[in-house]
Amino acid sequence: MTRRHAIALIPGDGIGPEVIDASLEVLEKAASLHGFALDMTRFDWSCDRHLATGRMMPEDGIDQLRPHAAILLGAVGWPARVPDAVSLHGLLLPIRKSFDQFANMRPHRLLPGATGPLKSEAFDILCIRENTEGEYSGAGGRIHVGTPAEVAVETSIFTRRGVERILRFGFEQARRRSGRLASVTKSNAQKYSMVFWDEVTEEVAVDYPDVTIQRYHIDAIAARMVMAPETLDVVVASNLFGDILTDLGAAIQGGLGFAPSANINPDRSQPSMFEPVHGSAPDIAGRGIANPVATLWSAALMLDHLGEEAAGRALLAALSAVTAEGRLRTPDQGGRACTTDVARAVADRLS
Ligand SMILES: NC(=O)c1ccc[n+]([C@@H]2O[C@H](COP(=O)([O-])OP(=O)(O)OC[C@H]3O[C@@H](n4cnc5c(N)ncnc54)[C@H](O)[C@@H]3O)[C@@H](O)[C@H]2O)c1
Ligand SMILES: O=C(O)[C@H](O)[C@@H](O)C(=O)O
Ligand SMILES: [K+]
Ligand SMILES: [Mn+2]
Repeated sequence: MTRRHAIALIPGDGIGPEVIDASLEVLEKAASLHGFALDMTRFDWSCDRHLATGRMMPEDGIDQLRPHAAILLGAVGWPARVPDAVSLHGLLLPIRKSFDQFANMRPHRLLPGATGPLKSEAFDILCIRENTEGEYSGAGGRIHVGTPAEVAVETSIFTRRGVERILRFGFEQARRRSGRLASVTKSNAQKYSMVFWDEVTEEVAVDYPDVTIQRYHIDAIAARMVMAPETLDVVVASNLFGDILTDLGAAIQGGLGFAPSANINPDRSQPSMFEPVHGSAPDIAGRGIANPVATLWSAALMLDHLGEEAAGRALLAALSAVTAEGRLRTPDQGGRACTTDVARAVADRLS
């Protein structure tokens, strides 16, 4: 009997559908070569849908996604038509939170042939971003709106459960890699939440005597990622700090068109979600020139998560072969190839 995996596709907005569509051919080929089937269900949840129905996704959207083994998402947001705060809180963030995808894993390394702005090629960092609380909790409010007395409050929420589990996840990853874990805070200025984060780090560290903890403030580690990236390996950060650091990591690995991500529900009780780090890129959308590498790499992470590691490895190898060859580059890489050219070349390389 063929192994089958149910995949929910959420192409989303802007270049989201372009990079997702380009990836499908590659995924289908990987599946057929490796003896499994992907049952894809496409959901048109997006800003267009919001304009038509008043919602980014239906009221029972989360329930519709739940039966799937994984979600593959493009990008969400079209700020000219729907405010970003509405699109993000109406689709992406509810998925991450409802499915308790608390570990957002964002590997940053230079694929063969890819060049970033740094002189050194030694760049291999795994950023683990807390994905369900912190600065993204959505707790706050505004009063006296539009008057001189207006007040806006937005509270970051850090729970012991939330902080402890992301740190444990970080320690586990560090154990599998170099044995070094960098914890990102701002505990000089944020004297409640980040001091708490540091204390929980101390507590959890007791269970990982084999892992060396490095502590950095967010500003200092941002500079370090550029100046001395080889001193970093696994990096664990809060939701917002991780968001910012991973666009920096993406830039160093060659640009946003290269950076993949996996929103993981570690106990596997609910679906995990795979998506490029980048957004909908309104400035280049509609022209078929988005770099599909980040999405293809995210798809490879999805195959690994589904237990199809051989296919995941083959996809990453095919992707690396295409970037190494360097013949097909999208305009963000100084080339003239289109999204589908690159994806087709990756599919051709699969074996
Ligand atoms: N996870 C997500 O879905 C996600 C992530 C980031 C931003 N967004 C949303 O996307 C919209 C645009 O946000 P933004 O402009 O701040 O960030 P963005 O990541 O969409 O774009 C930033 C820059 O990177 C370029 N870029 C991004 N991906 C690329 C690719 N694959 N190939 C070539 N170039 C690429 C864009 O052209 C742009 O110049 C907003 O609505 C935002 O809220 C969504
Ligand atoms: O999480 C966010 O802030 C946005 O969706 C996006 O910037 C991301 O990194 O996924
Ligand atoms: K995305
Ligand atoms: Mn981001």
